[in-house]
Amino acid sequence: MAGATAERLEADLCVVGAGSAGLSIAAGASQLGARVVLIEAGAMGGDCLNVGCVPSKALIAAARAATLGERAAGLGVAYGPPAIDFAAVMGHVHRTVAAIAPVDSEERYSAMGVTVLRGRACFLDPRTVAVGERRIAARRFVLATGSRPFVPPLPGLDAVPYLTNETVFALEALPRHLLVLGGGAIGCELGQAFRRLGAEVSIVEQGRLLAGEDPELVEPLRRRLLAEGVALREGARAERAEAAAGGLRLTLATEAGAETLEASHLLVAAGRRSDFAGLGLDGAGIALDERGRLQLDGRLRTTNRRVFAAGDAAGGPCFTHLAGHHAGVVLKNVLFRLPAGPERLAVPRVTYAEPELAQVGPTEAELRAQGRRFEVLRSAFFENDRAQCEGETEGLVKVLVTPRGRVLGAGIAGPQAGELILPWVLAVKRGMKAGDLAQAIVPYPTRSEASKRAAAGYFLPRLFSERSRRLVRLLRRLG
Ligand SMILES: Cc1cc2nc3c(=O)[nH]c(=O)nc-3n(C[C@H](O)[C@H](O)[C@H](O)COP(=O)(O)OP(=O)(O)OC[C@H]3O[C@@H](n4cnc5c(N)ncnc54)[C@H](O)[C@@H]3O)c2cc1C
Ligand SMILES: NC(=O)c1ccc[n+]([C@@H]2O[C@H](COP(=O)([O-])OP(=O)(O)OC[C@H]3O[C@@H](n4cnc5c(N)ncnc54)[C@H](O)[C@@H]3O)[C@@H](O)[C@H]2O)c1
Repeated sequence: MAGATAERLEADLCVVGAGSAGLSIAAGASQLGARVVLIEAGAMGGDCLNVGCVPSKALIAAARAATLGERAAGLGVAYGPPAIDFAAVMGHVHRTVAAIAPVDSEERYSAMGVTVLRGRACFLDPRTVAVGERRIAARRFVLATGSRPFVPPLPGLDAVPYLTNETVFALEALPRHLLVLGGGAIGCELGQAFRRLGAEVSIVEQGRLLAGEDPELVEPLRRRLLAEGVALREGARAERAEAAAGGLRLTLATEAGAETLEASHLLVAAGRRSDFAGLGLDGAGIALDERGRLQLDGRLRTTNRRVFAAGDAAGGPCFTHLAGHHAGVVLKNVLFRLPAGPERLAVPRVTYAEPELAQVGPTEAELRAQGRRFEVLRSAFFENDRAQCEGETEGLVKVLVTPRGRVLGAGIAGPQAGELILPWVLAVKRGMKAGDLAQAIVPYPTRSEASKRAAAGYFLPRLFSERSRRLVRLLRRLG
């Protein structure tokens, strides 16, 4: 209940969380003339800017620079072994975050006309949120509260020091041996980066590396990680942690029995969870499902129809570009009263390890599980002239089409995969056919030719069929 001294604010829209989702919604709504209150308990910019995409990609860029000498050697240009100054690397990481931070800052949003409140928000009733002594009554609310690292309940884990994405970018010295718990996107990206910067790295994964991705596309990355000296322990489930001389020890359950692994540092990258405790959701009529996720309808509305969810808090895949897309959906619903729902088919994802991995639409295994009929088209970078010129020929473009040639999904493994996925995003979204891509004139020599070649693969068996040969024979007879 509002106290007697409470300051009361009225708004059209109250956004809780100033991460990728909340910031985009607040900016869009205020530019459309809405009165917006934006509440942030931590750092403006949320995970992506402070402890996610930005610092990880800055670290990956530094780690890649450490491999340039080796690449150049294959092209006949010799450098000495890299001299890595870890403090300077982290300096680059922090400068990158600082360079982007003004875009997400309180000052910028205040200048836009958004009322930015710093503090932890909590619903008092279905139409009021409290932040300290302030009470915000708004016509609509958005929960853009993001996600946190999931720390598995391993016996002993609370007694050993461990890193997560929230602390790893504050390291001041390179770990001697980094044990990464989890072979998902974070485990692969950061595991490879720390290895390249000189740490010994072990990745422990209970299933297989990047389990949701097509194994054929993951294989080039697995080979590269092994070649770079990352110790991969797939099919190994961490079950217990304890302190050991110089660090910690994990006990792993594997098919062959229990094993132990010691390291100086542990990075927990075992998935993400949204935590809605302390938000007063009960009193606001906002229900969670049995797994603790928000119950949402097809328009991102919670069970309180005035409250929407966006970004990681919506419980789907955790991507900044999806948070940005959610922002558009929420703005359409809230400001234009359009019954918009989020895109389900054409949400791309990229793992920024090397070789990079990009996917849009369902994978081959997902289509099989759905019982769909489809054809697989492939084009290996080994057959691509640009890849040959650059001496980086690993990976492929793999496309899944209906028997009539409509593009269902596409995956790419190889350099620049994330940059190459866009035409396939459009193809999946617009229901385009392989022929639409095969007919495009693509500059030579580019890696994009591999996409065109994969698309053209749909026509090859048809073009060189007995039927076509018969037609050519017939036309020849006609003179
Ligand atoms: C290491 C790492 C690398 C990543 N790399 C990529 C990448 O390359 N590409 C990509 O697309 N995605 C990447 N992601 C995922 C991406 O960071 C998230 O999907 C994105 O940040 C989600 O944005 P959000 O706005 O939903 O949540 P967040 O960015 O988590 O923002 C939520 C905000 O809400 C605030 N908050 C929570 N509760 C309250 C409350 N009660 N009151 C007030 N404020 C509150 C939090 O303090 C936080 O600032 C990465 C994630 C990690 C961890
Ligand atoms: N490039 C990107 O877009 C990018 C980069 C990083 C993170 N992200 C987002 O953040 C999410 C979280 O990343 P993540 O890598 O932490 O999670 P994840 O869910 O992708 O992978 C976690 C892995 O940890 C394993 N695991 C869990 N408990 C274990 C145990 N006890 N023993 C062994 N293995 C165990 C799981 O099997 C799983 O494969 C990603 O899925 C993605 O949505 C995106």
